[in-house]
Amino acid sequence: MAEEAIRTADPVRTGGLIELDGLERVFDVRRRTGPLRREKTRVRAVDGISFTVSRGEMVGYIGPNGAGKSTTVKMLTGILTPSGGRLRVAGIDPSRERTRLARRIGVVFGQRTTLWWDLPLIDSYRLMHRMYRIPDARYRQNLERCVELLDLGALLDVPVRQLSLGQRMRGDIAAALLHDPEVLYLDEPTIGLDVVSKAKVREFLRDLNAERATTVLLTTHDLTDIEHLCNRVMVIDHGRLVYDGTLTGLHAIAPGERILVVDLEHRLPPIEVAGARPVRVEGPRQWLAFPASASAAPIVAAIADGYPLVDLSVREPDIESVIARMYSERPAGPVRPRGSS
Ligand SMILES: Nc1ncnc2c1ncn2[C@@H]1O[C@H](COP(=O)(O)OP(=O)(O)OP(=O)(O)O)[C@@H](O)[C@H]1O
Repeated sequence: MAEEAIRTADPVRTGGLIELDGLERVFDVRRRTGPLRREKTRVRAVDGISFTVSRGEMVGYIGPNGAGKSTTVKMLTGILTPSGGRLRVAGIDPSRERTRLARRIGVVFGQRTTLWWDLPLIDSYRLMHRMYRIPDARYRQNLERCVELLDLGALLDVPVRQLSLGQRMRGDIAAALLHDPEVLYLDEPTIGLDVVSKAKVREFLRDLNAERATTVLLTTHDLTDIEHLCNRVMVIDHGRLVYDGTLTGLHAIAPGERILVVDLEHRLPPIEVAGARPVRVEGPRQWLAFPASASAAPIVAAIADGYPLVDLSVREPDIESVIARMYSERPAGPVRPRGSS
């Protein structure tokens, strides 16, 4: 579905909307090394990152804790100034023209709100209407659309502090979109949400991208968000880009094991067949792992031949284990870079 959304957006793409070239951010940190001693160390939070995001793309930006994701996003929004490299968002240097850029971008931080805590939701929107000087007609149109698609109607008069996390998140997403930003940065937009709310938020973002070609950079630890929304994923680790490509490509780069889930007529000791190893037994159900690159056919045939088989299915390695493996077997430089886009 993400593919469809991106394809719909294709005609309006006009080239690099977000451009990073050798972007760096170094922090000088003082650490206590003894009762009276402090040592100055340098943390290279972002260590020479280059990529281009085209108009209308939805890109996942992922990596382990401390990889440098937030630091990158802070530079993209102009909150932090880079220590080196070049950065442009919609042709603007974010740290130099932060206010001008603010009219072109929207930001949603899952863990923080941009809404006024004690005011009813609608009052926050009215304040944003003024702050961003959004033309009246456009404000009304965008508000109506967000209220309808994000199901906010019954919440507009409720003070933000009384909203549930999922309701507040939907409120925050609407707030970020009232001024029609071309770029939307989403930091953990589904954190802590229940399954229904997650689905609602994802569906809204897909529609937004398809209809308005809003460019989305999504930072998340929930890889299901990426699977649902992003055709392209960038993996960052220790401040460096270690992968830039499709989700499918990630599987190919870090091949794992596939799992055969076998249902037998009754409980038996672990199945022994060539080419697969038993990993779990639970009553009559057994799990066997085999190399992702190998064919399942001979293993299935051997099991059918020697065991009272009732049912069988093959599970692809899940994206989480693939990425966990990437982090632990980190290559020195970027893997299969996409070149300039
Ligand atoms: N203001 C700061 N001063 C000193 N070091 C910092 C500062 N901000 C970030 N860092 C360091 O930079 C590195 C990257 O941090 P960053 O917050 O960008 O990671 P992240 O990928 O967003 O992590 P997480 O997934 O935990 O949010 C970390 O080592 C962090 O400790």
